[in-house]
Amino acid sequence: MTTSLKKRREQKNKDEKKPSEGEHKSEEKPTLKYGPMPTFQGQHIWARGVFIVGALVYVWFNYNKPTETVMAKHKEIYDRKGYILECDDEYKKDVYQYPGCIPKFCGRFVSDKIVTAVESDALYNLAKKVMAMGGSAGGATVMDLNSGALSYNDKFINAYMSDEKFLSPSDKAIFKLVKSKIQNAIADSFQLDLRSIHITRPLFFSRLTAKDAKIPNDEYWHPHVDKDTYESFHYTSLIYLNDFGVDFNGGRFVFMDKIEKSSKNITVEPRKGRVLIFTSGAENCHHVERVTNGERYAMTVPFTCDSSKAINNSQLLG
Ligand SMILES: O=C(O)CCC(=O)C(=O)O
Ligand SMILES: [Fe+2]
Repeated sequence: MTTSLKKRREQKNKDEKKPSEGEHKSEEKPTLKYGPMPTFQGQHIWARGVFIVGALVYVWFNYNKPTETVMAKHKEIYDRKGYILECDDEYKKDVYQYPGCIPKFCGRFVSDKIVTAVESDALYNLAKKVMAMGGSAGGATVMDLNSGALSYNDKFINAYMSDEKFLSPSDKAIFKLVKSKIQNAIADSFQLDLRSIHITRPLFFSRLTAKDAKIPNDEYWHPHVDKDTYESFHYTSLIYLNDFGVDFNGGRFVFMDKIEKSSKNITVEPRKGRVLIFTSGAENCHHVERVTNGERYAMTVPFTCDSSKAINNSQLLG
């Protein structure tokens, strides 16, 4: 191609790209893809109405939503953190039958300093070994260390009937030590006579998962009061054996407080070795959030004021 021919072509291309004055102006104006938007009479009033209805719907759905406060974060380590509360009347009436076992006040406490890492690991390993002998088809596997009842598909078997002697002398020694430390912490927290509280049943390991429930026992997430669910409980303690946000998600423990008309959730994030202690009356209504993934292991270690409900001679403690 000769140079003059090339130049002429380049000039022609430039001329084609250059818009005329009129064309340039029309390109600056945004053109609507579907033509001009239709308007109608009272459009502004309608828009305002839609906005107000939206705002009302939002307020309606959020009005009764409980506010949330985290009492114990997974990442933090607490020597002892707690709140005192007014005891529920029914609870007070019941506990008044037992001198020495009447709390100075009701309340809830969390501590990461009662159970050591070695002790919580030993209990965690024991829980995993026991659960491997059974397992619910639904989301909650429990093993009652007093009776030996262990979830198995959609029923219970007696784990103590199996050949395996799964409670070693060292497991028993560790549990006795842990139990006595918790008993001291409860007596100290609520200013009780140490000898007036007795370990009671059900004393159990739990493993919670995201599986759907197959039997009512699998529905671990319902709000409840321990004193109503387990008649013998006066003081509840829980030992968490693994970690929220690491071994599982969801599964936080939630106290559900009612203050006049509003609801407040106070949450505890499980942490390996963390102990949660509370009076078992209606002042401590609670639930466990559904686990969304992983397996959550814990141990429920309850105490009663009623010596006839004590289980001091169980397999684990005898
Ligand atoms: O596992 C927990 O954190 C609580 C379980 C519980 O509420 C119960 O056993 O009554
Ligand atoms: Fe409970």
